[in-house]
Amino acid sequence: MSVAPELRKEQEYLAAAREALRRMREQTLSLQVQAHDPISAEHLARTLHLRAASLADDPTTTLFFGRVDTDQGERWYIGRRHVADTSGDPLVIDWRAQMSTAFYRASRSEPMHVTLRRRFGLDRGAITAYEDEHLQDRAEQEARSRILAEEIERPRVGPMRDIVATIQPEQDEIVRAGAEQTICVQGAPGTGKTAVGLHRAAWLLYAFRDRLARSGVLVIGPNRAFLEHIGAVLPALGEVAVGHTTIEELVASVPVRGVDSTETAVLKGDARLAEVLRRAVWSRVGRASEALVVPRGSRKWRVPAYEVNGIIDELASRGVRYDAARQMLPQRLAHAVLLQMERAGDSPDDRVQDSVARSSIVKRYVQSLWPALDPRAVLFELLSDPSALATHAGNLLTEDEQQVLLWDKAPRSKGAARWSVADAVLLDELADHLERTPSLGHVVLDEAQDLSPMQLRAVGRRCTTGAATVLGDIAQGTTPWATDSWEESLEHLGKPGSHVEVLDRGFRVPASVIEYAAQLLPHMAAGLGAPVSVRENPGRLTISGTAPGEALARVVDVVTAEVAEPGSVGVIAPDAQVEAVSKALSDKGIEHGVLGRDHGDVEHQVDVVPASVAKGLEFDRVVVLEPAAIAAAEPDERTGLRRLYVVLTRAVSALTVVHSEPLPAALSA
Ligand SMILES: Nc1ncnc2c1ncn2[C@@H]1O[C@H](COP(=O)(O)OP(=O)(O)OP(=O)(O)O)[C@@H](O)[C@H]1O
Repeated sequence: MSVAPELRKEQEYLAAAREALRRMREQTLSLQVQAHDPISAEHLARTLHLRAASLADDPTTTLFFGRVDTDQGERWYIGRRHVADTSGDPLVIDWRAQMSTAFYRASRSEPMHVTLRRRFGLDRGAITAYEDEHLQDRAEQEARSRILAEEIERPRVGPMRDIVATIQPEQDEIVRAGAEQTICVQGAPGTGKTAVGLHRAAWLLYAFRDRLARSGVLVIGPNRAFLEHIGAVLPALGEVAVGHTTIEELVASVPVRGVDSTETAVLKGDARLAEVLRRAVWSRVGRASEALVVPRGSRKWRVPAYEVNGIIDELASRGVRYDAARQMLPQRLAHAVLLQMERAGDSPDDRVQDSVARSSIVKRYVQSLWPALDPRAVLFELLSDPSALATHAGNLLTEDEQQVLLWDKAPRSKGAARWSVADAVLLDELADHLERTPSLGHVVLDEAQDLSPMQLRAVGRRCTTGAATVLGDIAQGTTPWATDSWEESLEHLGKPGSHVEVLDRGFRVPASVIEYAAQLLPHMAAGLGAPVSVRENPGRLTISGTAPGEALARVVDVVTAEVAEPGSVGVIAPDAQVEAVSKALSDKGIEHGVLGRDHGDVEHQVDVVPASVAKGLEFDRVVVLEPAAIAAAEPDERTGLRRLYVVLTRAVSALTVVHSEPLPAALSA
């Protein structure tokens, strides 16, 4: 088959870039390790090995996916990594480099000197097509990108992919926002929030490598199934050192064995608890009523109580943590003793101060005034002792609220307590009073609408010296404490007044499906708009009613037909019916995974997904079983409809709703 000359030229350029990359790798491999000592030699060898590994060519992707020509006569190829020729001139520019910005952001209204933007159509590492935009040609019509549509519709197998080739201008602005800037992104389902957050992490690590590689970047998501879904994106972008965790794992200092009622959990997540805990910790600092008396030789040295209290007040008001101040107290008291000795004409040195500070008399005195604390002991007392709780919560929580917090039946000891998820967050807050939680360089917080104020504080203290990227959708909030205001959430996170950006172009969900799901919005998140699908393909929506008792058989029929096509299939069912669905599929010999139960080490084309686990996931084709039961499983109507909205917006190409029960009123219109 003959290839158009222009396409052939690009293919040749790709071949030359591949060759250059091979040379760069060979050069690295041929470097001799020369070092003065074995430790440096080992370090150097490891660095070279890592560098050679990073220069390996991946035959399944191309080295570049785009090109820009500028009105200054430059031409840049944009790719996943930097490639240079033998004289060091760039053949391919890293997508994260400053020069690549124009590729993503240039527009007809603001061409940024770009005359031509070329996107490449790629197939297994080869260039098969290209698409041109002449941004300074007024006569040229703006067209929808076929390459973007094909990229989104390319069948999914396995975990989420990166989007470096097709990041959109509004997304790029967020990806490359300054490192110090905390940004909150409100976006309807499928507007690319997760994708943007992950690419932002990769960009930050590139642009501020030294600082962030040391301090660390962390991605926080709603559950393990979600983390497995997104876990391959950053490694594919060359970033293997970014941690991925859930909020529960983040604060897991104790095993969680208890369950709170909804009312209790909501109250434990309330920001007022922060003040209750602060008081509970700092009230442990006592007042001296007796002088400190330190015998040394034949003399006794006295530090009067008022002076001790002066030292305590000063330490308590310095803004240092409880434990740090506690550790300073013996030295401060010993210093007061030292001053007395000097006043009496002695000339003691530092060693005397040290030995006074370490003496058992001073230790005991300090322990009585500023005792060592265990967060579990503090919380145990608050949750089991009404009078202790009243002392600290008196003017903050009503008596009824205090009753809600107290254990119905207090455990015998802190060791016997069955801590709940919400308790673990409180223990984390307490631990931070004792010892400062180390701050990371950047935190990407996904599905942030579901976090309680106390959970947001837990995340916030992990980025006090860094910034955060906060991603979410208020309409998808399904916890009883979900937020209705990003401004409030950002305050709890410790980043008040941060910028809130709205993404409203939908990449995942095709028009027919989003219109169907959006019928729910006025009933559960009035004021929030549905995304506008960027896709020309309207997708396929099928509502399939069955006689009672036949829904499962219908699901099996639909899945049987769906697996014949390439791409992933998700069967989202009410949690209570997951086992039945799994069994029905197995009975028909349809291989599948069950999310939330299996670990993602085996890839399945079909996954059965409990409705409570579906958040953040996506599948080429989705089958939703019994929407009414999915909604009814939640504690209230609003949460039920929100859960349903999440579930109905997971499909990239087709959604089939199977129901024998009547549909919720909002959907049957
Ligand atoms: N610029 C883009 N180019 C190609 N694909 C994109 C782009 N932006 C987003 N996508 C794709 O759209 C899908 C939805 O993106 P993502 O999961 O990030 O959305 P989200 O806003 O986090 O959705 P949700 O609120 O449902 O969790 C993903 O498959 C993602 O790769």
